Amino acid sequence: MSERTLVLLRHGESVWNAENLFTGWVDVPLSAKGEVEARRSGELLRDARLLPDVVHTSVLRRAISTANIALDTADRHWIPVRRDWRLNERHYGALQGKNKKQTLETYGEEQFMLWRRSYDVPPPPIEDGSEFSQDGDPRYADLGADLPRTECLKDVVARLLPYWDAAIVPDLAAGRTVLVAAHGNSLRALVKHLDGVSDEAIAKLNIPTGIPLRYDLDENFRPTNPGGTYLDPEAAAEAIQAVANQGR
Ligand SMILES: O=C(O)[C@@H](CO)OP(=O)(O)O
Repeated sequence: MSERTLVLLRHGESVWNAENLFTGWVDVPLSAKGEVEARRSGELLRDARLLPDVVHTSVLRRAISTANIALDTADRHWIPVRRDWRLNERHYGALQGKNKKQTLETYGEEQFMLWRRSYDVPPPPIEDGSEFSQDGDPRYADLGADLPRTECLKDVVARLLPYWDAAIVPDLAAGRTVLVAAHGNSLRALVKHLDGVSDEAIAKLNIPTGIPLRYDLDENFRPTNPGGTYLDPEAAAEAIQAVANQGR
């Protein structure tokens, strides 16, 4: 094992993933299948003897529950936990709560993919006070006027990197095996940074739910295994395709 081992884990399927709804910062729970995926990810960690010393999660329950279930399965339920909104899913703006298939049909393939996967085009902002808005949510009280109303992936990179530098890198530098339990798009932002993926190429990169992705990092916190290594590569390949095809 390298001295700097990072494990990325996208939460298991959520109830809104199952219903094909844009989720973003809406705090939905795991589906029954998502719980099974989380358990399986813990088995993969345990079987690979890849045992986290510390876990970082977003402040959304699908990532928190996934980490809890996975760590419990791997007998690492006792490790220190750090949580931060900067690991949250991308804020999906006014698309939060909307059906992906209907959105594709209404706006067409090009606009749908711009909103979903372009680097710098955010969806329209969500209205304060609307059903799926986070204004007034106490967990974001400290953000004040900086609370996002929508985000593109570029915005996610900008808010995630300060946390990477200030909180995750120090854990890695101390020789800890670090688990980051987060989301499809916040992990895409992190992978973009780690692997130096271009703004264009990141549009094609999808992260599957519930399969640990291991990175071994050099002294500059750059991967010695570019692209990382999925603990179950076959399941990952299949699940990546399923994410890419959402909306169809
Ligand atoms: O709805 C969302 O928040 C994300 C992740 O589930 O969806 P997408 O993969 O379409 O960016």
